[in-house]
Amino acid sequence: MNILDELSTFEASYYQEVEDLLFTFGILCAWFGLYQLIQQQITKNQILNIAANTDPLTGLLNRRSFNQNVENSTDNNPSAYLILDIDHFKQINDTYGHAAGDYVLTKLAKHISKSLRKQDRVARWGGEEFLIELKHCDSHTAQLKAEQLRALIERSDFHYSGQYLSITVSIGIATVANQHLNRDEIINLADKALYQAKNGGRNRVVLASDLKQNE
Ligand SMILES: Nc1nc2c(ncn2[C@@H]2O[C@H](COP(=O)(O)OP(=O)(O)OP(=O)(O)O)[C@@H](O)[C@H]2O)c(=O)[nH]1
Repeated sequence: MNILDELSTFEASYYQEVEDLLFTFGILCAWFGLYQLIQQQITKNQILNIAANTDPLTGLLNRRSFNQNVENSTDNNPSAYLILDIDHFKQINDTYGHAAGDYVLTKLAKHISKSLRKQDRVARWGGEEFLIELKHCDSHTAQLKAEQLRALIERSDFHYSGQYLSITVSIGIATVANQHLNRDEIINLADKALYQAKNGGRNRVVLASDLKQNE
């Protein structure tokens, strides 16, 4: 074999190696692209899932996801349910504007979340209403916790655009223990207790077992 033949053999094997390398590189790029696409899809699904389950203003669970969470729960230990409602919230909106009302809702949500244990849950139940589930909690402890939360909110600073906003809440409580009722009926009882807290002058806690007859 002369030098020219040797060169041409070397060139051919060189090009073959380059071609093989490019082919392998192409396959790697394709796999990486596919991986990226799957990751993006997973992230997109996660974002959609969070958006569907979360109240956009406060970041708390929304009513639908709270119900799902409870329905999925296999825990049969007694829980206490608290419905917390801001007093005269319409006045806050009317006096300081809707953005001030939104600020109060957001700050209140943070106060509630911070005061709960890891196993407890809170959801934005309605406009200015929050539902709290205290796990493994008897009525006496639930009453103490609700009273602490009420007092904390009463003494908290709510400042908006240089204005001091006086915020209080009313809380109705019902507990699962000793009640042969389903969860919706328990929450309904908590709602009745809240109604009485409002009627009793607001800024107070009422336990469902303390409800007056026929109320
Ligand atoms: N800023 C703001 N206001 C809201 C939101 N959702 C509901 N609201 C307002 O909450 C107010 C609720 O008013 P009411 O049901 O009359 O209750 P309240 O004024 O708090 O009176 P009591 O509950 O009886 O003490 C209404 O003015 C609603 O417009 C929200 O996301 N942001």
